[in-house]
Amino acid sequence: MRVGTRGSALAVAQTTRVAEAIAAATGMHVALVIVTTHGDVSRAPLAQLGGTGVFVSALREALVAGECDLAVHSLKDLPTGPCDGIVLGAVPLRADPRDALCARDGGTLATLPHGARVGTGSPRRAAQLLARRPDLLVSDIRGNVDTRLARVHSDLDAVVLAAAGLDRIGRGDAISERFSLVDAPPAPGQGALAVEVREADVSTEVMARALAALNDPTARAEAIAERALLGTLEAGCAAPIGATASVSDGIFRLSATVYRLDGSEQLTATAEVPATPNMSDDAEPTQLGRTVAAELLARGAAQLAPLGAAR
Ligand SMILES: NCc1[nH]cc(CCC(=O)O)c1CC(=O)O
Repeated sequence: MRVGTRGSALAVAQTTRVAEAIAAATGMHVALVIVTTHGDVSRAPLAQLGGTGVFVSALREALVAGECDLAVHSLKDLPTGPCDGIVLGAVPLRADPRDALCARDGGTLATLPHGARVGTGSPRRAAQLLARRPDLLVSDIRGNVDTRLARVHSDLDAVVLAAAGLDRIGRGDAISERFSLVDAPPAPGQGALAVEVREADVSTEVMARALAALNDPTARAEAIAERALLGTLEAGCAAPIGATASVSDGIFRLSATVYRLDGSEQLTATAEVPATPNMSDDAEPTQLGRTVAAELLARGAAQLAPLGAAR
């Protein structure tokens, strides 16, 4: 079995773990196929790179062309629309979905000096930072995780990154504060992986065994709900929207917040349903995502933030 991945340290680390799980479940030899994507090569600001999918298209093309049999993506980088011939085969157990502040000398958001410089390429993170600390100077940064961390020791006081990415590459030590899911709801799907396969292969015996071993029904339901929200709002991964779905005590809950880009205003909506065995079917989480999105739109989310749904 050939497993396609981007070539970044983070992508290779996470795909290696998926490949090991497939090998253990199927007894097959598993090889990594490294695919370079437009998002890896371009130096343009992330938010202007054409939004969703810059990290994804080349990998999907390799899957459709038969150059690999599975493709592993960071789920939050996947566009919300369907892709011809490809299905979401599995969502593995989710890593820490929270955002992480990596500040000089162990600083937290509360202890950063007045007017501190904080780097992020994400409009959501910028809005969330400014909502809590309007004095901060937020600057746009790009590059892989190591490049961004290095900025903390040159021209910035801190950067904000996904805790999951830092943990996966063994740089959890750089984190000085993990933001709470309430203060800083993360990007839909953050911390989760998407394992995509060709539709034609999904029920072959060996693929079914691999996907069953990889898939975590709770992670899948959460990710589907958060993505359905994003899709209904017609917002990409660069939109100022945070969302957090959770399954606990028999309740499946989705909460989402839309921000004005400068952080001066925000809108939160929440919905919940009883967690049922049906949750392993994508229909119920999809409905939950649409419900929360509809409430946000009804309350004026499209006037607050640049959403496709506004146009
Ligand atoms: N858009 C970049 C991206 N896509 C996935 C991750 C890593 C975390 C994850 O798996 O969600 C990151 C880096 C970051 O946001 O810091």
